[in-house]
Amino acid sequence: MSPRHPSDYDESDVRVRPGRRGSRPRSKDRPSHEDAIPGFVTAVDRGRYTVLVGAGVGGKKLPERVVIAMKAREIGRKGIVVGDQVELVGDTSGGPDALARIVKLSPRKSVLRRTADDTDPVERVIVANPDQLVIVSALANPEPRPRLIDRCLVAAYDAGLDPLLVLTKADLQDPSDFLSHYAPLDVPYIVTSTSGDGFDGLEALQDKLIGRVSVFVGHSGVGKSTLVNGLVPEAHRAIGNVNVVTGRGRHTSSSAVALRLPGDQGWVIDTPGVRSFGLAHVDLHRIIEHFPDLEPGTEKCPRSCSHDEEECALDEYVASGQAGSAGPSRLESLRRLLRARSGESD
Ligand SMILES: Nc1nc2c(ncn2[C@@H]2O[C@H](COP(=O)(O)OP(=O)(O)OP(=O)(O)O)[C@@H](O)[C@H]2O)c(=O)[nH]1
Ligand SMILES: [Zn+2]
Repeated sequence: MSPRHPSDYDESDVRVRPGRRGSRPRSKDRPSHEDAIPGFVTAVDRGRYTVLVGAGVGGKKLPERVVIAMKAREIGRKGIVVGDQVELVGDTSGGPDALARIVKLSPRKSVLRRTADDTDPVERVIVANPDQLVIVSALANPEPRPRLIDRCLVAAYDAGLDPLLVLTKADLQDPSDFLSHYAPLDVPYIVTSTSGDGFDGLEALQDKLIGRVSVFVGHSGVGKSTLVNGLVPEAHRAIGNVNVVTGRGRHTSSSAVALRLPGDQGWVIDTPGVRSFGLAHVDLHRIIEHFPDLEPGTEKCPRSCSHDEEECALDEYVASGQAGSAGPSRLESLRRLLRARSGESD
């Protein structure tokens, strides 16, 4: 796992500022830190955070409700994203016009990041505290994009998340060819298909999500919304704007949203369809570690091999078949990624 960025682990230990002149009584709208209640951020929309408060969140026993909140000044410029555990003060009643304030952001145990492209210095945390990255790809219509999948795998390994491949539309295309490509990687996978009213593979997918926070990523059109609606029927992902699971928080397709699985079995975090998955934040020298099928082949590389040079031992390793039938395309994928990260065009 790559080293964490210090900013992720800043304990935003927000204290109420003492009154400037001695013992000014605390005003009502500035409660002490002890009054803060824990919550889980399920959606973010233009500076308004939808936060689930109550049962099962943070261990305190409170009636469960959805609270809309804004960031308190103390939080500063620190970003708060879906999946964050926070503490709230102010009007946490969850009433129609209630607005609470987030005064504390808890340290994150994991983060999924993405950059706009591979050289972009601005990295974006898309989701906090996920356990699993669910990479959704259609087997056909649209065609699978192995390089995008490889990038998502790198992002998952780099963030310390368990990857899960979900291959949709198996009614259109047999999955065996595609699966042989990923066989040497031992990535767990689920194959799904819809037909009439039926949804094959959905139960197997549900089993993989139990008790976990799973982020779904995929190219537009792969059937991600169809999956999410199958898993969380109240989500109505493709149909309406108002989300009955997260309450009234309006979610647009431009940001992630956390949806609770029926029976409180876990969380699905749906993200907008991606075209690319920028990896500027991944240490260039560690990218090879995220290709576990190829890494053993680097033993014979010259010292400090870039793995994109003539002397690189990977060509021979792959040619000898030791990386399996997908070896050549995986090596191409690795090298394209290395070049893109070095600023050369992909
Ligand atoms: N044949 C077939 N079509 C499917 C399957 N799953 C979804 N589709 C269709 O694929 C199309 C895209 O599905 P969506 O669920 O909207 O895909 P998405 O990934 O959410 O796409 P965006 O909303 O653009 O991000 C729809 O017409 C679905 O009906 C499947 O298993 N088999
Ligand atoms: Zn090499």
